[in-house]
Amino acid sequence: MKHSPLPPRRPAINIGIIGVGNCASSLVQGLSHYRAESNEHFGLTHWEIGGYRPCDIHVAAAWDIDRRKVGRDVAEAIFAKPNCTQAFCREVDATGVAVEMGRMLDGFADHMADYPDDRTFLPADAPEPSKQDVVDRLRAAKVDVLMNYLPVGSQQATEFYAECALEAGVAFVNNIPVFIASDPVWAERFEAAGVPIIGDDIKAQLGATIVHRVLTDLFAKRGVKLDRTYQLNTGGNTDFLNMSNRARLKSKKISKTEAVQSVAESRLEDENIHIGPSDYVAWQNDNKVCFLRMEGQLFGGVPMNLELRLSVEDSPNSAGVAIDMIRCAKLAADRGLSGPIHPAAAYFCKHPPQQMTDDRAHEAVEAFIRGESAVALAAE
Ligand SMILES: O=P(O)(O)OC[C@H]1O[C@@H](O)[C@H](O)[C@@H](O)[C@@H]1O
Repeated sequence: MKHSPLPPRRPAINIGIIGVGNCASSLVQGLSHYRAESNEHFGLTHWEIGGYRPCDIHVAAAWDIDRRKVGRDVAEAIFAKPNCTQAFCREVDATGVAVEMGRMLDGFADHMADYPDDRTFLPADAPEPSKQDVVDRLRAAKVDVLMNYLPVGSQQATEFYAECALEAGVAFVNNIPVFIASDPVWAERFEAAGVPIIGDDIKAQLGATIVHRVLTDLFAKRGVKLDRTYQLNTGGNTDFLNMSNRARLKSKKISKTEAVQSVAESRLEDENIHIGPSDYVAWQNDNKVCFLRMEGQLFGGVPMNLELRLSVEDSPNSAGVAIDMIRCAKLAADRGLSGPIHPAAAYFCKHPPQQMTDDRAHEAVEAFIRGESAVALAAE
């Protein structure tokens, strides 16, 4: 990756983390990995965004509900069970920030109690914070960007922390498929409060969704009629264990399915598109395997089909995008922008308020970074 001369250095970005699970672990490891200037910079889409480098991002506050994490420095908590993602950077310096007890609400699934301790969460025996406690902490720690990493299906818990971000005036990045940025009422509340939000549901760096979308777009561009498709995903992390409770999956399925439908030449009937987290396979740990099939018709209506298997470590794949979302959220706050940051949401998320093709979203987010967001959106 080539480096262009840096604009003048900017102050640090303080982040707050809700949920010190695998995705947070990869992000925090990545901050250490890329802090060393001598390290190779591959694995990043941007070394610098608006003057912010990865080394400008600092963890200033964190919440979790597991007794193996609460009270420990974030640098240690990220390696505690049930986290199981690859440790690609073991040497993480102490952050000086202890994980605090968070609010439980619906932030965990009951069925997880049936699994062995190293697979599931163990609730900490500590008082849960009030909204005012979290707001005070966000202010005292001077948090700029709050990262939501709660488990899929945490509707009430996400709303609780979104309220805290609004009240404290802290930019919110919603990595999970609970609809906040893409909900017009919430979007309007962020707009009115002068607070930026990027969401919903992070689209991994080279994950199932981006691959499925790009191929769907390719079918359309090459005049191939897409008749049927599925995307099956298996994994063995707590995300997959949590999602084996199908009741928690409603918005996840909508988010992943809409991400593909929105780039199809014509919408597929529900019965012809099946996308979802499919199974929990314990020994896979944080390895996520996606099986993709697309059936279509070529010239003359002659049938074709494509099958693809994608294998990734899920959490670094998420962190490679999160590290840009944080910097775009801070850039938006620096520029006094509020409400959903559309180019960033469309590029980085599966369920943004405004869908764009990934090519278009890429142009729009680069324009946003250069400070041309109004132009980019006007061109839509
Ligand atoms: O691979 P996809 O479809 O982009 O989805 C990736 C992300 O989806 C999120 O919903 C998961 O919580 C993340 O762990 C994951 O990285």
